[in-house]
Formats: sequence, structure tokens, C-alpha cells
Amino acid sequence: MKEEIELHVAKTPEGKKTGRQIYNELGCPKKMLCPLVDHSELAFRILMKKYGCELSYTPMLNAKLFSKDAKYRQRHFGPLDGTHALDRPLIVQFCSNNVDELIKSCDYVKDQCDMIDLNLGCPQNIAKNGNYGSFLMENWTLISELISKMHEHGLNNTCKIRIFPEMDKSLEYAQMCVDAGAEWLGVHGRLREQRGQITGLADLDYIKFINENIKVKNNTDEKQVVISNGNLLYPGDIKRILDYTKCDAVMSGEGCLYNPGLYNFDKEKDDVNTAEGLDNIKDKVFPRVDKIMKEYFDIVLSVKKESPASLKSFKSHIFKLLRPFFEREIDLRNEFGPLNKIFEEDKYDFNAFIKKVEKRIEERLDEFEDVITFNEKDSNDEVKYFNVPFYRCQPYFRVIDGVKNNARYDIMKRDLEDKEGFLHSLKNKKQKIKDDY
Ligand SMILES: Cc1cc2nc3c(=O)[nH]c(=O)nc-3n(C[C@H](O)[C@H](O)[C@H](O)COP(=O)(O)O)c2cc1C
Repeated sequence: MKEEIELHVAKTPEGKKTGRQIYNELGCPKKMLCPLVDHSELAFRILMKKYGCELSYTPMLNAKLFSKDAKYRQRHFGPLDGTHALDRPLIVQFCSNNVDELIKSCDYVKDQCDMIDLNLGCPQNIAKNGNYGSFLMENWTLISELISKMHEHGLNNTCKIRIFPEMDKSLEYAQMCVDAGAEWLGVHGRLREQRGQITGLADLDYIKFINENIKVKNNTDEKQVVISNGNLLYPGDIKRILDYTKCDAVMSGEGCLYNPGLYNFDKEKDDVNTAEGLDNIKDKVFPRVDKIMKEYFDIVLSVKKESPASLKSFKSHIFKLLRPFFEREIDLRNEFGPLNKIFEEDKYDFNAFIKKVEKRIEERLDEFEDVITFNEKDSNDEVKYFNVPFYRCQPYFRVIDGVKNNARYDIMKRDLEDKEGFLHSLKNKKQKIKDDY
């Protein structure tokens, strides 16, 4: 027998805009940057906006700490966040299991952003221990209370969910969030168990099913705003995913981290589906790693005073941006690894390192042709894979070597032939698991 649960349904304050109105006012953004702990900080958001991203999320902020600790607030959401010319539209994301802490935190940031998101997707142990993120998926009463209080407080609010193994339950869950007052819904098409080594593919069928069947709160004619999350590797995937799921927008995490050029094309003019088309716009959509590294570093320096990036996050970005390059140019990777004084400008000039990378690429240009080609061997009807020179940013195909429990598992295409990369990934398994959200 179905367990009776008490659900909160928000009363909409008078004059409050609907999700669709907010979406239209924000210019109908289609290409969004995911919330990313340690990675969607101000500097990276600015870089992404320069490269065609239309809306960004902050990293997840912990409402318990944010509501109480001024230092935490200062460190994670400074005065420049949301006020920099290139930092809007912006969604601030909180994790929480406590209404008072959540509302207090929202009040601190509501004038510096366009919407506030509740994190219902974090699958990490830290979320398990703190009882938030995807570990609230069993507590619909609490979720509906958190969302409805945000809504009733007059905030423009969204939530980002994961899916259940059952499609119907996933829809019911999404509907509960919307009825509680979520004006937008981000759907990450993976189960809570799909993380680390068994991340696998997101299931777009679930996202499509939720999007096609969900009813907007109060059941008006308006369509619920739904954002699809997962499986974005190449620019052409954006249209493919939007056409398939019929969602309003896509958001990407790892796709952008490894290649900030993912969104950087003109949908009317540029051909992003063929190797030839991509080759014509390769500087935009697969930027050279030395150039993007310089651009990112310049932004980091420009916002350093008000919103300093942590060394950990800076290094993690560089490792991701340069992943294919570092896998071949091991000496430069080894040189970058121990660099810990990057932000102490007088002691270490990071521009000297950038110059070394640039020089190395120039030397390699004779040897490795600068063309994008279509990789027929790895293709199937739905997904196209491309060969991109190692000195250009490109998607990262994860190495997965295990299946656990009942997690749905679709083998993702991986570059296992790249033995060096494979071994490197395995060696860094520990680090990777820690990095994986
Ligand atoms: C480094 C990293 C940090 C993440 N941090 C967050 C976060 O703060 N909040 C959140 O909701 N999801 C977070 N995620 C999950 C992403 O937002 C996204 O849902 C997930 O990576 C799947 O999308 P992708 O396949 O485009 O990467 C994180 C993912 C990564 C890789």
C-alpha cells in the first residue's frame, strides 16, 4: 500500500512571476553552465559567458554555513558575484535540509542573482553525512517544505533533481517539486548511484518523459520550464538533446570544464555537425589550450581581489583544460603539478608557464596536423565522435571499469586505445573519485 506523505503545496504570492515569465525575461537562455563545486566560480563563469554560455549557476553553497558564517559567505559568494557585467543571468545554488537556514541564506544573495536553486542531486558522502542533496530523495515532505517556503518567500526558485529507477516515480517526484513551487526544474538524467566509476550515461528518455508529462503548478496552459542535464560532449549535442527531450535548455558540467568552447557557435551560421563544419570554426569551439589557459588566468587575476579563486580550484581547471595536452607532454604536466605559488605574483609568473605551453604547441604543429576529423570507428547513428588535436580543448570520455548494484549502466564511449590516458586515469582513480561529484 502506498505510504501517505504530507506534501506542502505553496501558495503563490500575489504578483509573483511564473517560471515561463522569468524565463522569457532572462532572454530564453538555452545554453547553461551547471552548478559545480570548486569549478563554477566567478572567473570560470565569466570565461563561459565570453564563450557563448547564456546562464550560469554558482557552485553549491551550504545554507547551514552560509546563514551563519560571514567568512564562509565572503569566501564563497563575494561582493562581485552577480554584479560583474558578465555574471548574469545567475542562479545561486544552496543545499539545505532546514527552512530557516535556507531562507536566511537566500536573503543574503537574492539581490545579486536572478534565481535560487535547491540542490537535490548531490550524491557524495558529504551530502549523505549532512543529509542533503540526493539524500533527501526519500523525504518528499521535507523537500516540498523547503521549496514551498522559498516560493512563498517570493523568491524565483528552481531545483535540480536526479531520477529514480522507475520512470513514473521520477515524474511523480518532479511533479511534487513543481507543485511545491519550483518555477524551473533541472533534471540530471542519472540515478543517485551513478557517480564515480559508474557514472555512465544520463538517460535522456527519463528527461523527455518528465518534460512531456509534467504539469505546471496550478495547471495553467503555461509549459513548465525544464532543463536537461547530461551527455553533452560536442556542440552538435545541444540541438540533438533539445530536439529529443523538447526541454527548454541544456546545462552542462564536465563538457564545459574540459572544453569551454562547447557553446561558442552561431546556430544560424555555423555547422557543428560535420567534421568539416567544426574544422572551420575550431578556434571558437575547440580553443587551443594555451590560449584558453591565458584567457582564464587573465580573468582570475582581474577578479582576484574581490573574488579570489582558490589554488585548488585553479589547478583543477588547468588540469581539465589541458588534459589531452598534459597526457602527451608529460614534462610540462610534471612542472605544473607542484606549482603552488601561482597567485603570489612576485614569486611565480604563471605567464612564463603559458609561454612554454605555447612554444611546445608551435613545435608540434608540423608533426600533428591541425584538423578536426570524424571518427567513423567510434560512431553510431545517434552520436558523432570527432578527433580533435591534442593541443585543443575537447571532451573527456571517462574510463569506467565496474558496475555496481542496481545502477543502470550504459557503456559510454571511451578512448581505451589511448593507453597512456587510460593508465593515467587509473593511476589517478582516487583523485578522480574525489573530483567526481
Ligand atoms: C566537479 C563537479 C562539481 C559539481 N558540483 C555540483 C554542485 O555544486 N551542485 C550540483 O547540483 N551538481 C554538481 N555537479 C554535478 C553537475 O552539476 C552535473 O549535474 C553533472 O556533472 C552531470 O552533468 P555533465 O554530464 O554535463 O557533467 C558537479 C559535477 C562536477 C563534475
